[in-house]
Amino acid sequence: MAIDPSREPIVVVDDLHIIYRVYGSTSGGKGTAATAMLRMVKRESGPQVKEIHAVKGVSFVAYRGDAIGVIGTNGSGKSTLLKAIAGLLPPHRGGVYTDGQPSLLGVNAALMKDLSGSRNIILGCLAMGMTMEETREKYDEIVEFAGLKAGFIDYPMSTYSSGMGARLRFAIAAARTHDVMLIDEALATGDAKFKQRSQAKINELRKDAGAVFLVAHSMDVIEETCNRVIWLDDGRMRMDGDPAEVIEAYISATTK
Ligand SMILES: Nc1ncnc2c1ncn2[C@@H]1O[C@H](COP(=O)(O)OP(=O)(O)OP(=O)(O)O)[C@@H](O)[C@H]1O
Repeated sequence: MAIDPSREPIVVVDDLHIIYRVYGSTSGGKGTAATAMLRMVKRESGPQVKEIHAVKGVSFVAYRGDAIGVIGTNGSGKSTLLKAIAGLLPPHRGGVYTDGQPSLLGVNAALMKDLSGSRNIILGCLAMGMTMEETREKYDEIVEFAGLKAGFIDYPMSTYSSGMGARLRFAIAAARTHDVMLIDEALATGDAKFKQRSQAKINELRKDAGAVFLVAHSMDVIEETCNRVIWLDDGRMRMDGDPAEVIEAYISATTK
């Protein structure tokens, strides 16, 4: 794989294969004692292992300052690719090399739904490696950016709508710069005003972050936020390049 010597590589994905193993039985049903019994009666062997090859030999290099949109139809492997870059899924073959710590928005923030929003801000910031002092300094900014309705910051997160939860998670994740920032559909749940603010925030973070990856189904969001787009098709890289070009090719291929 060629690496541009004039730019600083942040993420190198080299012939990456990710395979999920799903345990099931030929008789169907969940893996309960009853299905195990049924299997014995039918003299079937152990549960069948089904393999789902979600990412099939993807290779690319992300450079410092890149904001890469990842597009593709449902089930094409976008979320899987992001999880693999975050180090949450082991490669079956190939590898992912990152310069710095990747943060998958929402997962790394390790929020707990029984705790209030304000407690989760503290928890999330500490989980991202910030000190208590840095957390205190950023607290008001996070609350303001999340822009929840009055009082909600003291309520348990279980009382939040999915959009409110996403706003708070985004606000927490955006409180510090990340070496590699991975955002999965975070902008899909916010309202128009929040989308605008979060796009501006991503652009701001992009200046300091190593690289930003964004999975979204809205092509407008991708086109406005990213300088490069990767199109995944059934786990394979179909195109990697200029947003306008890749999006046009993707739309014409999927609307045929
Ligand atoms: N935890 C899992 N266990 C087994 N198979 C999985 C798991 N997660 C995803 N898959 C499978 O891997 C493939 C890729 O899924 P993935 O979620 O990465 O796609 P996606 O492009 O993000 O889809 P979407 O646009 O619907 O979010 C699909 O065939 C899916 O069924």
